[in-house]
Amino acid sequence: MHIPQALTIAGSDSGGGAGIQADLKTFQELGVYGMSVITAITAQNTAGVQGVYPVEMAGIVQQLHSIGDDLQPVAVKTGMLFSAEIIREVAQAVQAYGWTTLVIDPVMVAKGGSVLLQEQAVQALIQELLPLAAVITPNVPEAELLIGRPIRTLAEREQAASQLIDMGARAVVIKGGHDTSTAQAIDVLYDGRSFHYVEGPRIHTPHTHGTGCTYSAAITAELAKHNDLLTAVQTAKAFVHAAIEDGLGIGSVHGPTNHFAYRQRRAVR
Ligand SMILES: Nc1ncnc2c1ncn2[C@@H]1O[C@H](COP(=O)(O)OP(=O)(O)O)[C@@H](O)[C@H]1O
Ligand SMILES: Cc1ncc(COP(=O)(O)OP(=O)(O)O)c(N)n1
Repeated sequence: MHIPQALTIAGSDSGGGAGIQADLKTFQELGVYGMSVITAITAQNTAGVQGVYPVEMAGIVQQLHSIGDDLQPVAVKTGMLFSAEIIREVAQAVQAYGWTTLVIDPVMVAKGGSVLLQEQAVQALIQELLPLAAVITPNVPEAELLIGRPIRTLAEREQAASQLIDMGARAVVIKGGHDTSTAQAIDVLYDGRSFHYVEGPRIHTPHTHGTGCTYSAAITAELAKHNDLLTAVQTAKAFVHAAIEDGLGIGSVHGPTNHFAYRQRRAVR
C-alpha cells in the first residue's frame, strides 16, 4: 500500500490546536503519513502562550538529518521557526535533501500577541527560506511585514502577492482570515501567471486557534498526494472551513478547530 508522506518543521503547541499537533492531525485526516521536526516547545492553551522554549540547535539539526538520511517526504511545510539560526539550518537541509515541494507558513505572532519569530529573524526568512518556497501562505499582517508596506484592499493583496513572487517564492496565498471587512473569507492565490480567489463564508466565532497551521498543513498534504496547487488550496479551504464551522467548543478562550469535521462530513454524504 502506498501512503503519501509529508514533513512538518514547526513548534509544539501543548494545547493541541496549532503547531506540530495541528499539522499532524491534518495530515492524518487527509490520509498522509506525517513526520515532524520540532523547533520549539510552547506552553500554550486557548487563553494564550505562557512560555516559549526553543529546542537546542543540535537537536533540530539531528532531527532534520534523521529524516533526510532515511525518509522521503514528498512535501514539507514550515511553521514556527523562531530564530535566524533555525531558519538557516532549515534552509540548508531543504536544499541538501532536495525538498522542493516546500510550503512556508511564515508564522510570526500567535493570535494573543506572543512572538513566535524573533524580529531579527524576518530578514533571514526573506533571504534564505522564501526563495525555496513552492508556496508561501502569509496572513495579511505577515505579508505586510514581508513586503514592508500596508495592505488594505484586495488589489493591494494582489500587488503584495506579485512582490512576494519577485522576492523568490514560486507561488503565494495571502489569507483572508484577518480582513473582517468582507462577508467572505477570501484567500488570494497567485502562481506568477494567474490570480485565483478561493473563498468561503466568514464564520463568526472566537474559536479559530490554529487556522493558519491547519490550512498550510492541508495544502502540504494535498501536494504530497501530487495534486496541483489550485486543487490543494481549494481542498485546504474546505478542510479549514469545516474545522471552524464544527468547532469543538473546548477551552476557555480561543478554542481550537475541529480536525475531524472534514472527513466526518464526507463520510455521511
Ligand atoms: N472566521 C473565519 N471564517 C471562515 N474562514 C476563516 C475564518 N478565519 C480564518 N479563516 C480561513 O482560515 C484560513 C487561515 O487563515 P488565517 O486565519 O488568516 O490564518 P492565520 O491563522 O495564519 O492568521 C484561511 O483559509 C482563512 O480564509
Ligand atoms: C507552536 C505554534 N505554532 C504556530 C502558531 C500560530 O498558529 P496559527 O495557525 O497562526 O494560529 P493562532 O495562533 O493565530 O491561533 C501557534 N499559536 N503556536
